[in-house]
Amino acid sequence: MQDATEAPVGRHAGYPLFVDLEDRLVVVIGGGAIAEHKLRTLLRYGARIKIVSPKITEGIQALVDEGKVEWIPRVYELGDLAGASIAFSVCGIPAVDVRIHEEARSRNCLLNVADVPEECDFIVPSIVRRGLLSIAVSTSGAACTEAKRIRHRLEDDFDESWVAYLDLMTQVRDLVKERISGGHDARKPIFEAAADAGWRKRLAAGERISVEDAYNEAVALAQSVSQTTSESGGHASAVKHDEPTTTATTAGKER
Ligand SMILES: C[C@@]1(CC(=O)O)C2=NC(=C\c3[nH]c(c(CCC(=O)O)c3CC(=O)O)Cc3[nH]c(c(CC(=O)O)c3CCC(=O)O)/C=C3\N/C(=C\2)[C@@H](CCC(=O)O)[C@]3(C)CC(=O)O)/[C@H]1CCC(=O)O
Ligand SMILES: NC(=O)c1ccc[n+]([C@@H]2O[C@H](COP(=O)([O-])OP(=O)(O)OC[C@H]3O[C@@H](n4cnc5c(N)ncnc54)[C@H](O)[C@@H]3O)[C@@H](O)[C@H]2O)c1
Repeated sequence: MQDATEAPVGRHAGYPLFVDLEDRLVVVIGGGAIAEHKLRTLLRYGARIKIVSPKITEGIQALVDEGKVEWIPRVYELGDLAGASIAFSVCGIPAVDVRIHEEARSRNCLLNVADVPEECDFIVPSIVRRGLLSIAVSTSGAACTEAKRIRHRLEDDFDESWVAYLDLMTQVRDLVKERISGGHDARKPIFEAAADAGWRKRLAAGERISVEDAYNEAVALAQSVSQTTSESGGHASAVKHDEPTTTATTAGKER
């Protein structure tokens, strides 16, 4: 049977990306409740936002007053997408959507038309965010209610403990890249050991784990795995440091 991840994707299935919008211009056409919902998410990701709409909600007005959003108080005109990296049409008027779509195409600007998958260059997923962890869910436009329910299930599975855990993991990873020579093959067993060390649950239980201790623990765990593998006839190579480290503390296996 064909692997599900290798099967051809269907209509409206988007290629998943995590795009850095920091300081990029995003143009939103329309100023209703749906525009406000999209705007609030976009602001969290550092986008510069220009909104074109004769009317805006009180919530958007507050963001305009705080200087977080630029408002052009009129209907959409050709040229409004100038300089935009991506754009959203949330005015809900099909004839206007068609004009916005034409301008977006001519400018190579990716457009989302809320609720009109066939006019969308990209669709907006349902998002779970836990610090550095992002999980985006899409049903390729088939059932956003299901996307939302899957998000709720994932929110239960991936609780707030992931925030501190991934902060620790990223710092340990930086240390490993700094201290372990020999390329990816030498570092990989340590990254695996770090993921096996059970830090997330231990942090959640209130244990304080310093970056240095975590690093030493991962190196020791990788070494013990490497020894076990070579004793049983495997090919794992020993971990090589660029500088000596102290002995590690406990190394639980549980995640
Ligand atoms: C994920 C989420 C993100 C967001 O918008 O932030 C999102 N819709 C959400 C909720 C939601 N939207 C609607 C309902 C009412 C119930 C219902 O209709 O099912 C609910 C549920 C609710 O509100 O509870 C109405 C609706 N939506 C679309 C259509 C048109 C159609 O289906 O053809 C219709 C009208 C259908 C009709 O005619 O009645 C289409 C799209 N909505 C998408 C995204 C894209 C596909 C995402 C995917 O691939 O799954 C896509 C294709 C285009 C786009 O907008 O990007 C967000 C969940 C946020 C969360 O996690 O809480
Ligand atoms: N994806 C979702 O979750 C979802 C859910 C509900 C609705 N929608 C869709 O999103 C769209 C907007 O929904 P809403 O509830 O915010 O609608 P709304 O009617 O409250 O807002 C529309 C906004 O567009 C502005 N507008 C009208 N004509 C314009 C023009 N020519 N140029 C610029 N702005 C113009 C209006 O002033 C208003 O601010 C609708 O198409 C709706 O079907 C999406």
